[in-house]
Amino acid sequence: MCKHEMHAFLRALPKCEHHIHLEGCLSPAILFHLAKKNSIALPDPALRPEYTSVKTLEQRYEKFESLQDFLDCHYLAMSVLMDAADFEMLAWTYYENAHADGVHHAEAFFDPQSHTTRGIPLETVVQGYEAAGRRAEAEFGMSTSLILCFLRHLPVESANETLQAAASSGVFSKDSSVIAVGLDSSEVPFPPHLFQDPYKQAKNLGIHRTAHAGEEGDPSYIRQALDLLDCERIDHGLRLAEDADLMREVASRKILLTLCPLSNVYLRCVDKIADLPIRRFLDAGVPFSLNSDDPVYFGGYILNNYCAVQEAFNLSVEEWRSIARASIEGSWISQKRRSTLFQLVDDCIAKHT
Ligand code: HPA
Ligand SMILES: [Zn+2]
Repeated sequence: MCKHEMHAFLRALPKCEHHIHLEGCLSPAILFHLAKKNSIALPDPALRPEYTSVKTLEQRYEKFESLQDFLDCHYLAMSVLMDAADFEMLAWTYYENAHADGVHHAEAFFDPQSHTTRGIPLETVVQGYEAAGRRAEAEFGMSTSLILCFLRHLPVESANETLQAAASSGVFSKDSSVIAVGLDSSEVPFPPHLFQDPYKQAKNLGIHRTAHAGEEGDPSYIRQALDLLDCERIDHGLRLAEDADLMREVASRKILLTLCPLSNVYLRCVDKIADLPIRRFLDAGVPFSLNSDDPVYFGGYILNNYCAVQEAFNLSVEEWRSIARASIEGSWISQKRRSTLFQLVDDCIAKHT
């Protein structure tokens, strides 16, 4: 296939996305719009010229020094989200883009503490995000769910309170979209072992578990997430490649890594996509999915990540089939939905070969 045909194939390939922060879809245009609507004061452009206009803020987002440099922009941006309609509009932006990129199943992260600490009720956040998910299911035939993330730079007591509040307000009930907990924000120096308490409680509630580990943190962060938090997946996990024993274990236990190639370049975890251990993970049988992380900040939605990986690694159609299958296998969905998605992948490949 030529580059153009490969691009069309990658767009058509049915995708599952497991590593997307809904707040990471908050573009400068949405930021200025909601700041005005909700009368939220943005930083004074005289002191922070990047907040002069949509254009200057877009330029600021072109380059980050580190994960923390990005997070500082990210947390400031979220402060404009106030009511359920704001959260719904933000999530709808994600689902529209994801659908256009060939996503059939999405498990999206959200950061409740970034909102509850500003006085926004957890129910408002979940209500808005769930409404957009229901619309994506109805209009696009997507399956969607939500992953409630704890902010690791806040004390574990705050994570415990968030979990309790979610449990007592029915956020984890059978008919809710929230099916899992995750752990995000500044990775070093906040290792997973600090969060054993809420993860134990989540497991007791029958909630799935994942955590960001091995993005900037060394492989011991991945080891802790697996052994101490009982995580079923690892978000990022690219530094797994530094520990051969752990890599063998992850492969044999079929722990899915939710890789975010463009994010790793934007946040300077690697210089370029070709430096990611994708070939090594494929050869070692480490299952992974490819994801967008924070699309507004890291060079676009999921298809850009698929295409960037193809440019760097020139994968075969059979390798793409195995990536698509691994991402279905690692999704938290019913067997029936899994079979449907496997079939869609096979149909797509038959059509394009
Ligand atoms: O890539 C990330 N890492 C940690 N926290 C985050 N919150 C949004 N994106 C990220
Ligand atoms: Zn992330």
